[in-house]
Amino acid sequence: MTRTDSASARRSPLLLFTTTTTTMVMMVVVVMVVVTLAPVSTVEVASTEDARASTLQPYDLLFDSGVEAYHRGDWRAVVSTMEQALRNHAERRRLTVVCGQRCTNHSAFHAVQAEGDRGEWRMWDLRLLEAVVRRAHCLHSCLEQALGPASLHLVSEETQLEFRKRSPYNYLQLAYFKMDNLAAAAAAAHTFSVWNPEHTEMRQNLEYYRQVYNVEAQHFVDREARPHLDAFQQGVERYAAEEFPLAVEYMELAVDEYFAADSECRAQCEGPFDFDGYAYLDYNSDLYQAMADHYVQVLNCRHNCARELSTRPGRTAPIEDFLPAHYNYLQFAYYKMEELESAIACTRSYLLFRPDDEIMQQNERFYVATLGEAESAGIEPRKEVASYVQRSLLEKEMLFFASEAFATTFLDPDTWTPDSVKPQSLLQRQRTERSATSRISEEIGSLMREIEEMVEEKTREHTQLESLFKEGGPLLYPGVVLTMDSRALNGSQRALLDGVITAEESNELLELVNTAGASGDGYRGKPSPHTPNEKFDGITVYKALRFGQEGRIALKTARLFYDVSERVRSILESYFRLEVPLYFSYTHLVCRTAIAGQQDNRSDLSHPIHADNCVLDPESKNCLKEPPAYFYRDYSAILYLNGGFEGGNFVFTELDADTVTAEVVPQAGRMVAFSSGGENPHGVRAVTKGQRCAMALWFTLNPIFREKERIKADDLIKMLFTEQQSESDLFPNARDEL
Ligand SMILES: O=C(O)CCC(=O)C(=O)O
Ligand SMILES: [Fe+3]
Repeated sequence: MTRTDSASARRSPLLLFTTTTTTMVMMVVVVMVVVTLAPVSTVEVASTEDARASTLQPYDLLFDSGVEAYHRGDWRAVVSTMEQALRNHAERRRLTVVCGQRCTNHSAFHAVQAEGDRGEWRMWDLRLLEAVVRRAHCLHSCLEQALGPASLHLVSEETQLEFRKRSPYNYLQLAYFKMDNLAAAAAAAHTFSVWNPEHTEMRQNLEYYRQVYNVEAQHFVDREARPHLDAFQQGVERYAAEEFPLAVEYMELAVDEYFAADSECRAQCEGPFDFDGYAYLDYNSDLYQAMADHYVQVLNCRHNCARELSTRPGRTAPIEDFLPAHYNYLQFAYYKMEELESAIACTRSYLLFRPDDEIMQQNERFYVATLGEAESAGIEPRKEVASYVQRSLLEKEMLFFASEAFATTFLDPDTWTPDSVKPQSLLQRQRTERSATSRISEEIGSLMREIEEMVEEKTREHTQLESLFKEGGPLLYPGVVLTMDSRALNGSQRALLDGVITAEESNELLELVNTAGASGDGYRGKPSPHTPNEKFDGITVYKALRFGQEGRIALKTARLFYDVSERVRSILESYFRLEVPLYFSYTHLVCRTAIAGQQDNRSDLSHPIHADNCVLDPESKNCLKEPPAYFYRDYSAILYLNGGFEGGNFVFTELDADTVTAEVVPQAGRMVAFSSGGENPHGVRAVTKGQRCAMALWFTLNPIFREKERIKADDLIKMLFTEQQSESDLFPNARDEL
C-alpha cells in the first residue's frame, strides 16, 4: 500500500453499517508472545527466553497488513494483525525500559559517576565514552535479541502518530462488530473515542452499541487507560466529596503510578537523532557537538514527559502543576485524617517545587505547631520528590543552556521552575513581556475608555439626531401646532405643542377637576405629595366616567376627558413616529394650588426635578431604570388647562438636576411631551399664587404594563355610549390631516 493510499484510508470514517453483514462469530486465537528478560551476567549472553523474543514482529508492518486486510474485508486477519501490532507496540516499549535498566547496571556509568564525585577526572572522556560505547553495545544487543533484527528499523513518524492517535482501535471496532463480538467492538470504540472525542461517527457507533445492541456498561472500557490519570481523577473526586481516607488512597496510588509512567515515558526517549530542523545533508557536527545535539534532544524528550503525563486524553493543554498538585491534595487530606506527620511530609514535598508558596508555608507552620516542634523536626520531604525535583532542575539548567548555546527550542513544561535556573536572557525577555503586557493592557484600557466615551458621545449625538430626524410626524388635529421641537428645547425627544385643546375644552376640564377632584388623587391620597406649600387635587379618567355614570358630573365632560386623553396618545404616536402603539400607563387631571400664607421665601419646587421612568441620582448623574421608579413608562405628556397663576413653570434640566436646559410657561391648550427617561429630567417651579391645572399622561410601549383602570374605562365608554357618539362627533374635524 502506498503512503497516499493508507493516508486516505485512515482519513475516511469507519461507519458501523456497511452493505455486507457478517454474522459469523469468531474466536480469535492469538499466540501471546511473552518476552521476559531475566537478568544476565553479561550483555553478550542471551537467555533462551530472549531467543524466543526474537520472533517479535515489527508493529508498524503488522499495522500496515492489518489495514490491507481491512480493505480486503478479511476481518479475521484484521483482528489478528492489529491485536498483534498493539501487543508488539506495547512490548517494544516495555523492552526498551528493561534494556535501559540492564545497561545501567552492566556498563561503566556507575564507575564514571563515582570517580566524578571524588573529583578524579583523569582520562574522564575515555572512561565516560567507554561507558557510552558499552551502553550502546549493550542496548543494541539487548534490543536485537529482544525484538529481533526485523524490528530494529526506524518506524515512520506517520505510523507512530497513528498509534498515538489510537487508530488501530478504529479498525478493530468494525472488525469486531463484523465478527459479532460486540463487547470487544464496544471496548475498541470506547478506547478510540477517549482519545478522539470529536470523532462523530465513533460517538454514533457507541450510541448504537448502547441503545440498539444493549451492550452492557462494563464493556465500554478504555484499553489504553492511563492508571496515573485515573487514580488522580478518583482522588480528586473523593477529595471533593470529603472522603479523605479514600482520597489519600487514590492520591498515593496516583503518585506511584505517576513515577512508574514517568520512567516508562523517559525510557522511550533514547531513539535516533531527529534531523528535523537541521539541514540533513549539511549536518557535519563533530563528535561532541553531535553527541550534544542528540543528547539535548533526548533530554528534551525526557523532560517533556511532565507535559505528556499531565495531559488528559483528547486534550491539548496539560493540567497545570500536575505533580505538585498531588502533594497539595495529600497534605490536606492527611491533615483531615489527623495524620500530621504525613501532612507535614507532603507540605514539605510541595515546597520543594514551590518554596515561596505562602499558603503552603502557613500550612506547614500550622501542622508543626499542632504536632510539636520536636516531633516535626525530623520529617523529611518525600524522597521520590526530592530526587525528582533535583533531577528536573539539573535537566532544566542544561536545556536552558543548550537552547541559548545552540539556538534549539526548549519549552519548559512546568510553571514551578524557579528563576534561578532560567538564563538571564529568558528572564529579561519575560520581564519585558510582562511589562509590555501590562503597558499594553494599560494602553488598551485607556484606549477602551476613550472609545467608550466616543461611542457614548456618538450614541448621544446619534439619538439626538435620530430623534430630530425621527420626531416631527404629523400632528393629526387641526389647530395643534408645534411651538418648540427638541432642538429648541435643548434636548432629545421633547416637544412643545399648542392648541391641543380649545379654550372651551380647557374650561370644561377645569370645572371637572375642581368639582370632582379628590384631594391628592393620583398620589395615593396625599394632599401635598411634593411640597407642603401647595395642595394637590386630581381625578382619573375612570373615576370621572363613574361620576358621569352616577350623574355627579356631566357624562359629556367625562367623555371629553377620555377623548382628549386618546387624542394626546395619537398625537404622541404620530409626532414621535412610533412604530408600535402606545398604551396608557396613568392619566389624571391634577391641580396644584398655592397655600396662602406659606409662599414667602419659598425655595422649594412644586415638583422636584426627576425623570419619569428612572431614579435620578444627580451626584453620579445617573438614572436607574428600576423600581420604585415607574421604569416601564416610555412617554410623558402634560397638557395644561390654564395660565394666570404665579410660578409653576415647567423646566427641563441636565442630569445634575440643576442646570436648566429649557423652561415652559403653562397656558391653556399647551402641551409638553417628552420621552420619560434620564434624557429628560424635569420639574415644576413653585406655584406661589393661584391654581395650576393640567392633564398629566404617561404611556408605555409594553402592553404588559398598560393600566388596568384604563381597560375598565374603555369598557365603561363602550357601555355608556353608542357607536355614533365617537370622537369625531365631539371634535368634528378630527383626523382631517390623515
Ligand atoms: O405638571 C407638570 O408640569 C409636570 C408634572 C410632572 O413632571 C409629573 O407629575 O411627573
Ligand atoms: Fe414628571
